[in-house]
Amino acid sequence: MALPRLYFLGRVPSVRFFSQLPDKAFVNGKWVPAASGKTFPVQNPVDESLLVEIPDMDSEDTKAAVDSSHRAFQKWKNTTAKERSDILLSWNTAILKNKTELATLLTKENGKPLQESVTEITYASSFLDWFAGEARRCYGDIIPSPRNDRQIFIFKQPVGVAAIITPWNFPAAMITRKIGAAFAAGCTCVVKPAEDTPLTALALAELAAEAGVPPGALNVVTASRSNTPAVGKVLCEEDNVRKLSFTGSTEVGRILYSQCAKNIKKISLELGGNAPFIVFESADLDLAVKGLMASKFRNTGQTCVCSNRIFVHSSVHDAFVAKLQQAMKQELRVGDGLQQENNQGPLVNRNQFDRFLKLVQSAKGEGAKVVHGGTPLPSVGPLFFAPTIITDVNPGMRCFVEEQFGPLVAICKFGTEEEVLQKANDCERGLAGYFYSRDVSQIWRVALNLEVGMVGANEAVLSACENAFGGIKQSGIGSEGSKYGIDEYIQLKSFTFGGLHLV
Ligand SMILES: NC(=O)c1ccc[n+]([C@@H]2O[C@H](COP(=O)([O-])OP(=O)(O)OC[C@H]3O[C@@H](n4cnc5c(N)ncnc54)[C@H](O)[C@@H]3O)[C@@H](O)[C@H]2O)c1
Ligand SMILES: O=C[C@H](O)CS(=O)(=O)O
Repeated sequence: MALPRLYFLGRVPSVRFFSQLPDKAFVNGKWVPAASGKTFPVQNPVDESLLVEIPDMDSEDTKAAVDSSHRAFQKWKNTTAKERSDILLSWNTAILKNKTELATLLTKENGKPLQESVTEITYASSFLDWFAGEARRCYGDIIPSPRNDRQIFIFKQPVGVAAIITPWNFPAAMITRKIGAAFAAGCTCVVKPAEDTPLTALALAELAAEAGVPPGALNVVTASRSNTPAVGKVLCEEDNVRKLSFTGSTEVGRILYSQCAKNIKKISLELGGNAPFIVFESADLDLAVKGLMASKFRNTGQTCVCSNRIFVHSSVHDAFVAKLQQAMKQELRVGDGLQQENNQGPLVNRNQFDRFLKLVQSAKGEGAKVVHGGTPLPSVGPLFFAPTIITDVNPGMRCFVEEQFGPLVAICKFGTEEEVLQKANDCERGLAGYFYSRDVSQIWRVALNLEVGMVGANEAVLSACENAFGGIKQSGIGSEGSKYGIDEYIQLKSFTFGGLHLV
């Protein structure tokens, strides 16, 4: 399929990734190779074909990127909030002007359907717009003094260089959700994007430079899965890095958390989820099916806030399953994301595909019943899997214990509110949770008692730049977006101005 034509109102695309895929890392405002000259492949998950080879950077390259950001921080921290706000708005404008190109690049490396990529680019830019405002309202405090010989003030200051490590499932939004807040606070950034999806990060960096982000304020270090631990160790242990913000699996988050202990780095962790989705007997079943379709099949089930454990009251179970199966048959089209008619793409790589296949196979082996789908789709491509429904699931099965990260609806019946709350909360993760009910008192009881960082009643897509995004338990530390996100990049300084004679 020909890529969508680009109409720029006479503007000739100047950004290099329009004419060729990014094939260098971006450090200190320059496109650079790895010092070793080594590269690693970036693939298109539709057919596992090679897109481009990019620098496979190591500790030496990472130290150079940190030093560059530390130098840039000495000037960037003294810019005014208005200046940083204007640059964030310019970057936002540049992203939206190049939305189609960026979305096409994102689909090529991630596999998500083009319309979802366009939605992600818009969502990603919303964080820059949001934090452009937050920058200008990052107020300190005047503390009522206990004595007449002093005044006490609270300043909010940027922590310094922020290391940002991001996952492959939202290659644009996970970066801007962090950098928007970091820039608003006055921090500079070193980004290590996922090895599966580095191209979007590189394209965003070029647009940032176009928008006026100074050299070194945003560096992108690219590394293969084998070199990444060494890169991560530098980012965790370098003294000049004062903040680490990570989005990814709980397992990697645990490693980074311990590595940051060495020099007590400020840390934010957005980790794995295992969201319960509960359908009570009073639920509007059509609304619940609509919510599950949106929540489960976004990014082909590869999001941290996807509904993972579906609990349906026994009295409405069969009706719900029938409605859901009908909706899946009518609405889901599996295939190459660059084909406009498709809305379900491949799993992102061979490892994720094999892990997911084993998860479905284990569910069958443990006694779950496949009601819909249940098999790979090799005729569509090597990493495609049919949207699947399994029932007769019990909470001890692997598909409930583990985060599925694929197009699987695993359904378990329940009888009472007390029972389902106990089962839903019996989980080490606590990111998002959703439920459908028309009993007002039940809505309040369940919303207040579900052990998650984000809960939706009669709604299953909660993410927005205005909303606080974060998990509890082993789903993370801190919040992103919202009025809370900037605090992750701020340190408070109290200033006592003494020797005064105020009366
Ligand atoms: N909570 C959230 O907001 C959120 C968002 C997206 C993904 N996730 C979670 O991430 C997982 C899937 O994403 P993934 O496969 O990219 O996760 P991942 O943890 O394997 O990788 C995430 C990032 O960490 C890097 N990384 C891996 N090992 C590292 C190490 N030792 N040191 C430094 N960096 C390292 C990867 O290269 C990648 O850039 C799922 O569990 C999903 O729930 C959570
Ligand atoms: O996959 C995790 C993302 O944080 C989901 S969202 O884009 O923020 O909804």
